[in-house]
Amino acid sequence: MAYKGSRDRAAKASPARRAALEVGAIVRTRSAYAQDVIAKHVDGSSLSPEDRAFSTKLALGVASSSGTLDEVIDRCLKSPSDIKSDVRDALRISAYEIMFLDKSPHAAVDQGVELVRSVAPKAAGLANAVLRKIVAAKQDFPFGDPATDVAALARSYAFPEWLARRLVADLGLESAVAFMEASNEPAPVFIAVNGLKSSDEEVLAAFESASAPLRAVTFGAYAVAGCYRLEVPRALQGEAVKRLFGEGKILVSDAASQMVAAGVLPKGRKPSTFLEVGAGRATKTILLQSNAKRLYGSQLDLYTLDNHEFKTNLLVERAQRYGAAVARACTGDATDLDAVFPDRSFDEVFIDAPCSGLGTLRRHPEIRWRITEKDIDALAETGFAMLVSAAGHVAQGGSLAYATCTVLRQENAETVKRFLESEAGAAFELDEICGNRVFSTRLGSRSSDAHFAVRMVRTR
Ligand SMILES: C[S@@+](CC[C@H](N)C(=O)[O-])C[C@H]1O[C@@H](n2cnc3c(N)ncnc32)[C@H](O)[C@@H]1O
Repeated sequence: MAYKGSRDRAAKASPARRAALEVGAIVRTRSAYAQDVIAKHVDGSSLSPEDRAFSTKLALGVASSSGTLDEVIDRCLKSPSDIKSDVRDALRISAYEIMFLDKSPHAAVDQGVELVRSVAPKAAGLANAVLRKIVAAKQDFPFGDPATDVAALARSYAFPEWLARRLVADLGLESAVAFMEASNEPAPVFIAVNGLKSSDEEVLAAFESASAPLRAVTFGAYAVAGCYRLEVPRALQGEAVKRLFGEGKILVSDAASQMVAAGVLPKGRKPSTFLEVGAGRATKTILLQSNAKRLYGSQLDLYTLDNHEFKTNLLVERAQRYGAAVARACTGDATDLDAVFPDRSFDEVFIDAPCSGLGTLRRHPEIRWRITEKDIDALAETGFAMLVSAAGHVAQGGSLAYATCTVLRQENAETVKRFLESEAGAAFELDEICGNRVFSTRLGSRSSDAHFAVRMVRTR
């Protein structure tokens, strides 16, 4: 038989696959991000560098394609609902290898059988039969013509059909395909030099000495101050580079995030007070202050707000470590700013809005299978409510900035348009950001993530 999956052929599943199985199970049971679980369970493991790389590839691949893999697996099962979750986790790994990696199907089937055996010994026979059917089904994948059938197009890039339809409607077919393709590529690593604690010269020299030169990042004519692409990601493990992290001199942050943090700062005038809404764990807080120091020579009088207390606590700790001053770190609901800051306005309010995060799929591949159309409606509604609530807290002549890391129109341009057409938004006009009326980046090979941002000035 072609794919025996017997104990004599493969005594045990390989360490890389077992690690990927563990990651998949944790991601599923705890609704965790695969990247975070990999950082904890794979990066710090005793696996060889090759096994770590393969395990990471499998774990991220399965996270990004789980829905499509389940559809394929279910097509090959008599009663899909009878399959236990841990058996499905193991089948997904082999199905991913068979459907999306150019690997030998023999090895994938044998290893898949052993993986299933490791969690449910009695299911090994079933695994063998299912995986062999999957090898046969690959011939017909994506079960339709992607040129004429959106469901097949979605399957071929491992996207949910509703999302592929939405992307095609919002971006146009060509850009939607480019977006889906780029979303399945590895994410580049970008470094931000913390201008509060270091200089570009010091950081460049440290990476140079680690034989990992940094490349300055530009968006069109715009150079992003202190933003560099790391061409050799393993340099992050070097001692000199670890020291820079330990001393708060650099942080990892996507280039578009860095561009937004620079772009929301008004040129030529330092805001007297600045409120950052949706401040999370302080990444933009640090970038904002680092950019303020570069641009104005001193930090902002910065207030932050998030609705999660644990994030506010982390923000305070992290901002301190990176030397970023925070006048007051608040926890509260940004859709009701009157309750958090009664009778108080700011020279600038920046909303880093909660969004679907679809522009970051290379880093958080599982998002596409977790997010629903209802979530998109709710997120757009929250973004709009935050804008309306913030409008009353922007001083005359001050500005209101709004940013997301998604590409969907409903969360981006439509929310901003709805705000500008509302009673609260009538006092605002779009102003320039990063040389344009709207800042938006698209995914491409080695590009930044896809972000969106606008800045509006209060004219009356
Ligand atoms: C895009 S994330 C922020 C990322 C963060 N600025 C950073 O740079 O790491 C959006 C943040 O908005 C917060 N958030 C969501 N709903 C909120 C609300 N109603 N009021 C205040 N913050 C909210 C979330 O907790 C989340 O931290």
